Amino acid sequence: MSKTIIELQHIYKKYGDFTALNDINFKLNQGEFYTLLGPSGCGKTTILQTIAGFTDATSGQVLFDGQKINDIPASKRQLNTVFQDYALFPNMNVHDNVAFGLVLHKVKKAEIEERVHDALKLVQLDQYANREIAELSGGQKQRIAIARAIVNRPKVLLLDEPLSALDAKLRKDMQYELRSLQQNLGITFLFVTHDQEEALAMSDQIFVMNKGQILQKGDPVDIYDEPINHFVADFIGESNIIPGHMIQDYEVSFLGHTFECADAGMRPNEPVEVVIRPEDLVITTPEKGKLQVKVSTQLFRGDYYEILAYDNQDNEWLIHSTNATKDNAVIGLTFGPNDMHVMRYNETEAKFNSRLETYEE
Ligand SMILES: Nc1ncnc2c1ncn2[C@@H]1O[C@H](COP(=O)(O)OP(=O)(O)OP(=O)(O)O)[C@@H](O)[C@H]1O
Repeated sequence: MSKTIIELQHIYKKYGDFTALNDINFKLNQGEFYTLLGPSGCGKTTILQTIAGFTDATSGQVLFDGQKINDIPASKRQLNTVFQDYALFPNMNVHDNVAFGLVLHKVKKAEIEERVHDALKLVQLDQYANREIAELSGGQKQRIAIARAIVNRPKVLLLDEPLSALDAKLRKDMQYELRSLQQNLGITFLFVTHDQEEALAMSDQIFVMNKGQILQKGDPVDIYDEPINHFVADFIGESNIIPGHMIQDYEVSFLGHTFECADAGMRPNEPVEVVIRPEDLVITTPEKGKLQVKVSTQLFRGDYYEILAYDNQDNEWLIHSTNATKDNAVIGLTFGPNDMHVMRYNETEAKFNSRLETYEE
């Protein structure tokens, strides 16, 4: 098991009556890529700022390498932050921006030159040392901000929506670059985004947040396939979420039919919600379908059609299909036991008990 480098224990942050962070607990291991994912205002930046030392928690402990660091100033913490707006110094060239922290720490000139060169090489901008910041593209500025952070050789890099200012294509390229940079450097990344695709693509572990709490922690496949509640299922990718009830282990009922499923451990008759991802539904004839739905509209998405349909109880169904269908057509849908994920209904509002994190190994 890798070593824990950062640990948050019972972190609360209050602004007057408003609770921005509500009992945050987690551990970050050395060398892994973690993402805080959640909607705007859920507290992601506040967590980064608490770890970085730019804001004080109202209560709770921040540990770095096993030592409490709540009272250690930001500049003395062995971590660096990459901000959304890059925060580069516009009046200094690329070299001086990257060298800034080293000069401040009075590192010897020869070492500064070597480390700046290495950092720029890592972000593939070693030819740009003498460029002015104004002469760089958005993606290049982003890389310089990363070079400036990694030149200090931090054990942990905090990244606050670092790709949000980039266009879609560049953003994708940078996702690959950041991921491989993290793997090459072997340092811990804590990355903030509200973009679920970005989180799924890049992370070893994701913390899904809402309203100042961590609702679920897991690797991207777990989070996608086994969302703990309605919020997570809805937030992570597109899903059909249908109310129903459990008959017994491995048997669930919804829309008046009983289906074999892969879930167990709930009470007979317990109200549940069933999640089926749009790409797991297969269109067939109405007679062969396990369910019948009526097509409302469809959109061509390039490599698939996104079809919107309704069942006879007016539940909305989203279906991804490589074949087009016709508006107003009645179609059949099939799906297997493993294409359904059954969630307890009363967990809809429940949160992942992040307190358990503290004791988890
Ligand atoms: N100085 C402050 N005073 C009062 N409320 C604040 C302050 N800073 C943050 N908040 C509130 O705390 C909550 C969490 O803010 P935070 O910036 O951490 O959210 P976020 O998840 O990073 O959002 P975004 O994705 O929009 O950046 C928000 O509701 C915000 O309005």
